[in-house]
Amino acid sequence: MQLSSEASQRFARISAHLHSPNLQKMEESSLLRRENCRAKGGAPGFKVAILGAAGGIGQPLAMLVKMNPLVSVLHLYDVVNSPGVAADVSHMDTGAVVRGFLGQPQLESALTGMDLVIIPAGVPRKPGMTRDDLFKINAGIVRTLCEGIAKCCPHAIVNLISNPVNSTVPIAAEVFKKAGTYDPKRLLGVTNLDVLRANTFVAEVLGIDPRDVDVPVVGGHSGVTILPLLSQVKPACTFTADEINYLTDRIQNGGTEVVEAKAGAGSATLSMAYGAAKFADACLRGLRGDAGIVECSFVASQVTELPFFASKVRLGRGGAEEVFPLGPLSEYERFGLEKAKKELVESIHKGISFIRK
Ligand SMILES: NC(=O)C1=CN([C@@H]2O[C@H](COP(=O)(O)OP(=O)(O)OC[C@H]3O[C@@H](n4cnc5c(N)ncnc54)[C@H](O)[C@@H]3O)[C@@H](O)[C@H]2O)C=CC1
Ligand SMILES: O=C([O-])CC(=O)C(=O)O
Repeated sequence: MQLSSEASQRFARISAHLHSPNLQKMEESSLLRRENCRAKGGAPGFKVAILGAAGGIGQPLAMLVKMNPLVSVLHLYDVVNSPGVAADVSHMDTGAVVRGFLGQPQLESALTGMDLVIIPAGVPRKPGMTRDDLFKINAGIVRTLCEGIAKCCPHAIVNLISNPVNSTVPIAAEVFKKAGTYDPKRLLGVTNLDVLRANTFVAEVLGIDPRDVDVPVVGGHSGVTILPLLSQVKPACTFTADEINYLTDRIQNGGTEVVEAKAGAGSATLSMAYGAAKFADACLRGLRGDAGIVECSFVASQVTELPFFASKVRLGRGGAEEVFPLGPLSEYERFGLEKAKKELVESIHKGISFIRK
């Protein structure tokens, strides 16, 4: 092949550069390290931490949050295996910069500067257990993690997944009150898996696409405290008494259905990761200032006489900026509400006194 004289001069210059002793030395010693790369993770976006990131929920949730274009930094914290999960997720070619943090000594670094903290840390149920049976272990885990949040990112929005949610949210609130950082709007119990299940099961009964269905689910996140409002389903529809009994029972026991099917290998992880990722995205869009974002969540509430209750909330820059009332209930739902409140009051009290005692 013939080169023009200009091209051959350029080729000679490049060739000389490539064979220069300096470049050869650099190649041999591989001086460039990741920490010296030019990327500093300073892209616009939100900083999100997942605590319990190596678990059954934490891992798929880490993957889904890494795919969210609103996220610029993703911190993955756990007491085991988080460096591996972080290395794995960090190779996805999406915008968020991923860092792993392992064990209590790294909790503060994991939390500092975060806008949103998602907590799926703690033990899951096995067949025969109630969510309340998890209280003994998970209450202490949630307390420690929330103490870290109060210290390192007191203004972060907190999405609390760890069970029993009906008690862990009151625990978190008490920890934040003690630290003087409590903002009720910023503490949200994640109950939207109940909504996803309700949408799915109702769609199955009606023979329509679940994406077209919206079922408000209020109360709490355990057994009879999970109260689907089938009289308020969108699109507007009616159910037979049989269908109402079937749907209410299936939605209230959706978690147990998964626990039994997994036969000792844990509880819902993939559907929960999907739900938590959707909920986190809604919180981030709220933080960004998007209008009209409404989700069900277990929050500080004046909708009933109880201090915490799950209902529809409007998400905004401050978190749950508006808590919506329940709206008109059927007689069946009014009866269900009384049952839900009876159990909820005990669970809330248990959480509060765990910190106050
Ligand atoms: N709110 C909801 O709708 C749902 C809640 N859950 C709850 O989520 C929790 C987690 O479930 P899975 O991920 O399936 O459990 P898992 O056992 O697979 O994972 C939990 C992770 O938490 C970590 N962990 C334990 N102590 C920790 C600490 N002090 N700090 C940080 N991480 C810690 C563990 O090392 C583990 O990686 C359970 O309590 C479960 O009941 C599960 C499904 C739905
Ligand atoms: O049932 C469980 O233990 C986990 C959970 O909260 C759910 O799947 O709704």
